[in-house]
Amino acid sequence: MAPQAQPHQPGPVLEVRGLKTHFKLDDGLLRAVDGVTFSVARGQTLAVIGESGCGKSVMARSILRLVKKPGFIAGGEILLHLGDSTVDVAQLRPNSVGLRDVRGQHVSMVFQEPMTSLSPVHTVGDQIAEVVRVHRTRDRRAALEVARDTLAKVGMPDPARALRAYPHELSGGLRQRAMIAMALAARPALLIADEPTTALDVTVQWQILRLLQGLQAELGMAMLYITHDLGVVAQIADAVAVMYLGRVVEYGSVYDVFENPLHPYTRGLMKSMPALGHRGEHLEAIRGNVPVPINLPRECPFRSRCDFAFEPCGELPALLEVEQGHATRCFLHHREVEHA
Ligand SMILES: Nc1ncnc2c1ncn2[C@@H]1O[C@H](COP(=O)(O)OP(=O)(O)OP(=O)(O)O)[C@@H](O)[C@H]1O
Repeated sequence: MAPQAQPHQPGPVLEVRGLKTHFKLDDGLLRAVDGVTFSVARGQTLAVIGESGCGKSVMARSILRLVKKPGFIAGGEILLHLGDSTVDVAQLRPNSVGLRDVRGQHVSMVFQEPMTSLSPVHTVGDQIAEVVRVHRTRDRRAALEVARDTLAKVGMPDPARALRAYPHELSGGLRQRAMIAMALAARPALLIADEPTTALDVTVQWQILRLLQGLQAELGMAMLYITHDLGVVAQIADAVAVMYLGRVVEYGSVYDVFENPLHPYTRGLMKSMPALGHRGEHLEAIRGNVPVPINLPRECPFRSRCDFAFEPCGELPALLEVEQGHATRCFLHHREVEHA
């Protein structure tokens, strides 16, 4: 696919700085996201990878302020750069017009389970048209037309029929397309995708990925794409953030992270995660489990599972750039930086 021409404003559409999202539980404070920093460039795709329980979903939901109590944003900034203005989503009030504008108009989200965002009691057409009416045109007929065009864009075989269908009348793959159509109807600057293809069979997964790439190029939209699948990362991402226990432990271009993974956790993930189309191959699990992030000692969080742990790992490493654009939170590489 031809690369997307860079839109007029260069630079990031989203900058997350030191984001912390915690849950107040009876057992203590659960630090699901604990100081995450990354950015997503305009029109580009950042893939977020990491084992189950590392905080990917909570981080993604925090960007749209969808985390419910006992969860709360404990600190940090979620800077959305929109044309000439910048909004810190972390500072918006829960029911404010500003937050409503961010959701749907500027940032949309698609999930693994389409019924998370589709209502079972309204037709697909009415649901997409409602998004269009809130954000683009008040006219009902015009909104339905935009809805039909959007359904055609996402590859719905019979868009006119899909407009009148209720979500349960569609197959899993078509429901996924309907959810994507709803997410795209407002033409967001950023689409957050939380494993949207995991439940689908491989052929449909590829179709949806191609579709997202095509739409991204056409609309100049950026994507934050959460996945467990390295084949998907290789296919769609420009940059990769590896998350472990609520923090980014490695960040870089997809080429750098795949060719030269720096953090022992990233290397372990590469050996343990399936690549698309290679489901049968032998995979090595990383030893141990992701701990629950309550009352963890202040040391490298991967220390207990790491084959390379040494004395400095009793401290918490910072996320440092060790090559241009390639950062890691690991003392193995920080020593190289210090001695360079
Ligand atoms: N509503 C909640 N209440 C309490 N703890 C929660 C809640 N949601 C998530 N957590 C905890 O926050 C941590 C991060 O969870 P999260 O769902 O973000 O992980 P993930 O990396 O997205 O995993 P997966 O790949 O399975 O979706 C986990 O320890 C999880 O148990």
